[in-house]
Amino acid sequence: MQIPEPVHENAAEPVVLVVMGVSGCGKTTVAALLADRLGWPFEEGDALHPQANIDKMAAGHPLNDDDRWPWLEKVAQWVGERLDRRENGVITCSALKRSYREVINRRGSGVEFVFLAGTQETIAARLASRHGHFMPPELLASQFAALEEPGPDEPGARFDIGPAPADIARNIIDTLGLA
Ligand SMILES: Nc1ncnc2c1ncn2[C@@H]1O[C@H](COP(=O)(O)OP(=O)(O)O)[C@@H](O)[C@H]1O
Ligand SMILES: O=C(O)[C@H](O)[C@@H](O)[C@H](O)[C@H](O)COP(=O)(O)O
Repeated sequence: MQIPEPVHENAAEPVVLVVMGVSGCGKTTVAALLADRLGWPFEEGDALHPQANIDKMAAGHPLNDDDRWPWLEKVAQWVGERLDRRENGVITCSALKRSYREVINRRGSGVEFVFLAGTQETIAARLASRHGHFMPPELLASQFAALEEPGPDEPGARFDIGPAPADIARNIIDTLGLA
């Protein structure tokens, strides 16, 4: 991915971080820390799903593109509203495919994708001990099948999910020049 120049330090231009990756990679955990540290508004992308999507995933069925488009539009709308108001923000969204990220970053500036990368084995182990979430761990393989890792031409950077969440958040802030 294209690591941005440290334009965000004292920058006048707002930025919205889209914390992305497969189910269980740590989006909610890391994004909440980022929002807290930066003092930026936070949105949980899962909360923007139509109920039918939640019900489908909870029943053990992966979403298809048609299920995802209305949800991605809502994510894009949240991002667009922040940028229109010249506010920063942090939102979680799996954003698994390039075409989905193109919808979210429709205007072509102001968005940085924070890709949380880990192996299926590591994430499966974390999901096995996560409780009270609608997403069944059995859907993880379908998430990896759908995942198109961000390319070098896409804005943002990739972060390994091995370290503790606080260390990942600090690394993101340092790498993207958000301090
Ligand atoms: N860096 C990390 N190290 C260890 N466990 C983590 C880390 N990040 C998240 N977790 C744990 O992994 C599980 C999945 O994290 P979560 O934030 O819910 O992922 P996502 O929002 O991507 O589905 C949770 O139980 C969370 O506490
Ligand atoms: O596009 C999808 O298939 C889903 O949106 C999925 O990628 C998303 O991750 C779920 O909302 C599960 O929620 P967690 O990512 O929080 O497990």
